[in-house]
Amino acid sequence: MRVFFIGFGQAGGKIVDMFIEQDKKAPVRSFRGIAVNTARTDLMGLRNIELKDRILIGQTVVKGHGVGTDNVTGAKITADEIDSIINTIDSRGTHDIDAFVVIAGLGGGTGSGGTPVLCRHLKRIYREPVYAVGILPAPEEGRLYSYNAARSLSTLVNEADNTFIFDNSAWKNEGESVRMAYERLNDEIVRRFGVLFRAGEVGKTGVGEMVVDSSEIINTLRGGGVSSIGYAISEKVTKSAKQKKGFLGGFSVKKKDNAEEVLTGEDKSAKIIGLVRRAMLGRLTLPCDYTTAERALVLIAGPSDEMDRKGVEKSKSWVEENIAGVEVRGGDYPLESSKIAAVVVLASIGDAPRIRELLEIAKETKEDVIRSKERRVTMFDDDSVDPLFE
Ligand SMILES: Nc1nc2c(ncn2[C@@H]2O[C@H](COP(=O)(O)OP(=O)(O)OP(=O)(O)O)[C@@H](O)[C@H]2O)c(=O)[nH]1
Repeated sequence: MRVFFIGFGQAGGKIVDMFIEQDKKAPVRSFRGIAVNTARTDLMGLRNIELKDRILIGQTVVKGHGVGTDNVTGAKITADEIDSIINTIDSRGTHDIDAFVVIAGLGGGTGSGGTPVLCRHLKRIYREPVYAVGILPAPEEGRLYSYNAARSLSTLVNEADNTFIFDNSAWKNEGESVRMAYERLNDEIVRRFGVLFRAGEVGKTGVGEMVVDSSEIINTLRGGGVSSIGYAISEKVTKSAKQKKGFLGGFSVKKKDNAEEVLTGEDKSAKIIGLVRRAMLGRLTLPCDYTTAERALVLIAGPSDEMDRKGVEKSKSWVEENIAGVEVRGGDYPLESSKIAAVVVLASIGDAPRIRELLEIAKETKEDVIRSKERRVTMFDDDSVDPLFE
């Protein structure tokens, strides 16, 4: 799938920068990416997105210093400067892309406010689907972040064709601050979505046993709403690709042994089914009740001689038995790697506790703000002293 990424705000920009870095190492280039921000220093810190693809907005309002967690201002600046953002996107070329993906932290100001606005305009202008990847704040970041995220997400689900969620709080370790975990979390995001968004692109390793093309991804996501992704990776399965770092390389699975595991027939299928189960039952990008998913997509990527049609078919049936809907698509694609990766997209989820919690916090926050405004008394309420002028 050829993707045009837009990183909105600090988190979005950093993550798109990593996608571009990953793409530079891939056998075929599938990604294009730009970053949009109200903070100059955030844009300057990027390493892989070209300078001309970093757009600073809101200069006259916030002078390059960011919107300070005010997502209403983030939305307003984006709406006011939408033409210059769209012009930049246009000038980078959109004729050969399959989808837009806008990425942002939903708890802040710029990305949280700007993403729903940008998605609305992209959908209005282009025929390609527009997806969002929204990062949820951890509770420890405070009520303002939760409030922002709930408002942004409630708007975003109506503007994007589908919204993938990554929940920071589900991924940071006990005792670790969210800030300390960013690098690791971003790595997790880029690895999962990299396997998904690269599906259907043919590299020199050839085509898979059961090819998944971008239309299958698009059809899986057609229902809208929010989606979550599961992922699992095998131990090393081949010697041949072992020396090369490869696309899935660098992943810190336990080193087992150096012996080549030659899998045949049932073994190959069993390995794939096992991986898919681990992907779906393990930690999802958004922890949720997977039985409420309307659609799913099962993707297997790895060395071509490990791809197995029967394994994919059986995995799809297993996923279908476990989700609410009946539409389960899937396939595989070969990668120059010594490991097999499985990605399960659980699309249009009906229930996720963390989102319910965020919506509840937002409701309470709104009520508290109204109450505190009503109760507010100041030392200067007394009008017995005349002001200098009215
Ligand atoms: N996973 C992840 N989350 C991040 C990262 N940076 C920030 N966040 C989260 O994103 C939210 C804040 O969004 P930012 O992207 O920093 O904010 P912004 O869009 O630049 O908006 P302002 O700074 O308010 O102008 C918070 O919930 C952070 O925890 C990152 O590198 N990775």
